[in-house]
Amino acid sequence: MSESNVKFTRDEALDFHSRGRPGKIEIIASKPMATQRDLSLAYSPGVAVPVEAIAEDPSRAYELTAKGNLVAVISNGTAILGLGNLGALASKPVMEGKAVLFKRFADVDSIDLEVDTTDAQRFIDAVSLLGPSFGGINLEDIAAPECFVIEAALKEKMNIPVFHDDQHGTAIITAAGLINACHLTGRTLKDIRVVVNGAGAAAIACTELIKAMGVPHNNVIMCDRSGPLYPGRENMDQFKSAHAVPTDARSLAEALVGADVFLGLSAARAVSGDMVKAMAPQPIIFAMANPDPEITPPEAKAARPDAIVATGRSDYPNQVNNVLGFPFIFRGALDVRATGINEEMKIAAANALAELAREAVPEEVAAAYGGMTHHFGPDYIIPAPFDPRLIEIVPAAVAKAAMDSGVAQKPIADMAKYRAELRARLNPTSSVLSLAYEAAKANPKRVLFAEGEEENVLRAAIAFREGGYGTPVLVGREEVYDKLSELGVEDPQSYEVLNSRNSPLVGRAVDFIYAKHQRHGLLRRAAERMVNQDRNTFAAAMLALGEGDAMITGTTRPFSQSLSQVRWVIDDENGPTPFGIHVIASRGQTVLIADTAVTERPTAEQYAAIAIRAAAFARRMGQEPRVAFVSYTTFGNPPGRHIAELRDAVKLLDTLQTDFEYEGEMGPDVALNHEAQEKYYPFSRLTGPANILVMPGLQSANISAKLIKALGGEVALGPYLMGMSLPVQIAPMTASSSDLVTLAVLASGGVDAIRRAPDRKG
Ligand SMILES: NC(=O)C1=CN([C@@H]2O[C@H](COP(=O)(O)OP(=O)(O)OC[C@H]3O[C@@H](n4cnc5c(N)ncnc54)[C@H](OP(=O)(O)O)[C@@H]3O)[C@@H](O)[C@H]2O)C=CC1
Ligand SMILES: CC(=O)C(=O)O
Ligand SMILES: [Mg+2]
Repeated sequence: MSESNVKFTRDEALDFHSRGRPGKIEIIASKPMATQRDLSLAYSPGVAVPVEAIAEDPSRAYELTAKGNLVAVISNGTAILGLGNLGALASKPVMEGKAVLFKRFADVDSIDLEVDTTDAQRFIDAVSLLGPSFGGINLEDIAAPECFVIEAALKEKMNIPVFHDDQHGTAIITAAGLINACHLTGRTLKDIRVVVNGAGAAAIACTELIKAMGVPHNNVIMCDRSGPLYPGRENMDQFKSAHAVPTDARSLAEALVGADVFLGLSAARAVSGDMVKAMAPQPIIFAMANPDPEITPPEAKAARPDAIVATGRSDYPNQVNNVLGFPFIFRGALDVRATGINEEMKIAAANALAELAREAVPEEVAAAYGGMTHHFGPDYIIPAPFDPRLIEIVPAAVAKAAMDSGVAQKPIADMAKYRAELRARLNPTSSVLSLAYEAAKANPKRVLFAEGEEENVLRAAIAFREGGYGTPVLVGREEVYDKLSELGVEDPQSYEVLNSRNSPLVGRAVDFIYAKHQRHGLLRRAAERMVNQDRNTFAAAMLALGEGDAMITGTTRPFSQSLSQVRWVIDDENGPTPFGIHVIASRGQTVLIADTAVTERPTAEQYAAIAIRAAAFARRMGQEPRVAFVSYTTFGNPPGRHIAELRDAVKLLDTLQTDFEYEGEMGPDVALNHEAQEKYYPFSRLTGPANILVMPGLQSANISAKLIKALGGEVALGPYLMGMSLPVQIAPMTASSSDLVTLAVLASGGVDAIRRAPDRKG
């Protein structure tokens, strides 16, 4: 197990919070506030109209205000992490943090509210009046036993979900981790002996949930600061007494002798190495106190190398932290307008998380955690919060459970559509691409991964196969199998691997290349060498010979080099020169940019051909194409060089039978702004903002795409290569495994697109 691998000083933590705008949160208007008209709509007098509409029908607040996507994170600061009662104001950094995590992980808008009282009734009175403002209430870091009374009263009084996350969020994640730790160590919940340290909000809720899931009451010893809870002990309130069990143990150390599981929800350093030494073989140790666990993983592992260890922190393996739950649980609850978050929804979330951890892991997750290898095992029993699949899987499970248990006021009619919307929520490109993904699933193809020895290529191949998008064929040597097992694949031999040194197909590949180039000076021996030694040549020959339907390469050499190797084997399509498209997605808008990959200065014919093909590509992704030929000039003003080809391309398209809108030349400010088009250039034929920008040359296209990605942090996928006679995609060397999966999906969709490609028109 690795040491904690995120290190920072106290100064760095203070600097992080104080730098620039103090704190971690700001509010951004979701409507334009630019003009007098905007203001009169947003505020008086326009705002009176929604006011009256809501007064007449309160449910309209969900469509006319932010309520339905807004959650308050509310605390009085009586149990801030494991730091104790430090007051409402001091809890604000945690509550701000939680609010931004809601946004980051599940696109739930959230605001922190710190309520300055330790009196439960005053707290209840303050919060219970806030119902109109929010779609849900997340109570946080409120100490037991007041938290139980507060939550029960607010649930009773309010008709929106009220959820004390330290109780139920923690319980859900703990249950998910425990299910998997038991799975790995061959235990069942009904047989395990558990010691819980802490008898507060988190500890009691975790214990109740695992008991509801099958752990027998008498198998759980709960301890507080005074040690184990047993019938007749002093200093127990009703919430603690409910978990008192007969036991001779009078200390945590005694309770731990022979125990299978330790759940720590207490305070830093409450457990020693000697204590865990006495636990059963392969002990399960969840030391979840924050910010410092009851025992650190290195200490626990030193005492018990056979242990499965989890903490609440992101810098050790196995982060059992409620951040894995609350964003996604509220997402699901808000989306069905649930009246509450009930046991069924909690158990659905726990099972969804547990199941997800057992599936193969995408590369973003490894990247977000410093390249640590993740696959189901003792160091990976729970998904990591950066796992991009969480946003789809957990809310959908919660929403379904809400519907099945009758608390959904707005049930979801089409679950598949909802899941696609969830996927798109954090990544607008994925909504555009979801059609391509669905199409690939419906018609899976064999995709040759030319660089089958590369780790991120293998991750992509695994995800491609497990996603049901098709069959990966890996070009590489025998060691590919070992690498697959290192990545957690249980049956590596089930993957198809083509070795360019000893595959029975090598002879056919050599024949093919030799036949193609013998009259251009190529000797047979040279063809053999190329096939044996160059994976792109071999893979491209395999594609040409029908051994795969599509091919993907690019991560080990510059784009232009891969492209020329591939074009040496595979012909250009009988049409335009190949070209590249970047897909840029930003705040709900998706724009294609071309040619970002091949021709430095296209001719008018090439520009027109690029427009035609790019429009077809946009259609395939469900977009109605609107092409703008862009420049620094707009309709001849100012006059400039190098715009004649763009203007000629427009004229050329005018002479052809096209089925899409195009216009130009124009600046990108006009191209992307329909109001400006109407106002200043009423003759423009575009009926909306352009969604395809054909750029004046490779320089501007390529630079724009890369600049947008680098500066804006927008999603920029590409280049997607068009114009080859067979579906080949060349990824940029910087591609992540998710980018590769998307390109593979697009490439396999390209199989059919190429078969029915439009005739050359430009
Ligand atoms: N990983 C995660 O996601 C989460 C972790 N937590 C962590 O759980 C801990 C408790 O939080 P919460 O339940 O909200 O707080 P509470 O104040 O409600 O409960 C704290 C409990 O811990 C007990 N306790 C404190 N110190 C010790 C000790 N040295 N030995 C035994 N018991 C001790 C207290 O005992 P007594 O009753 O005798 O005072 C009390 O029962 C915190 O460290 C928090 O960070 C909480 C939520 C989520
Ligand atoms: C994670 C969390 O909520 C806590 O430690 O209190
Ligand atoms: Mg908390």
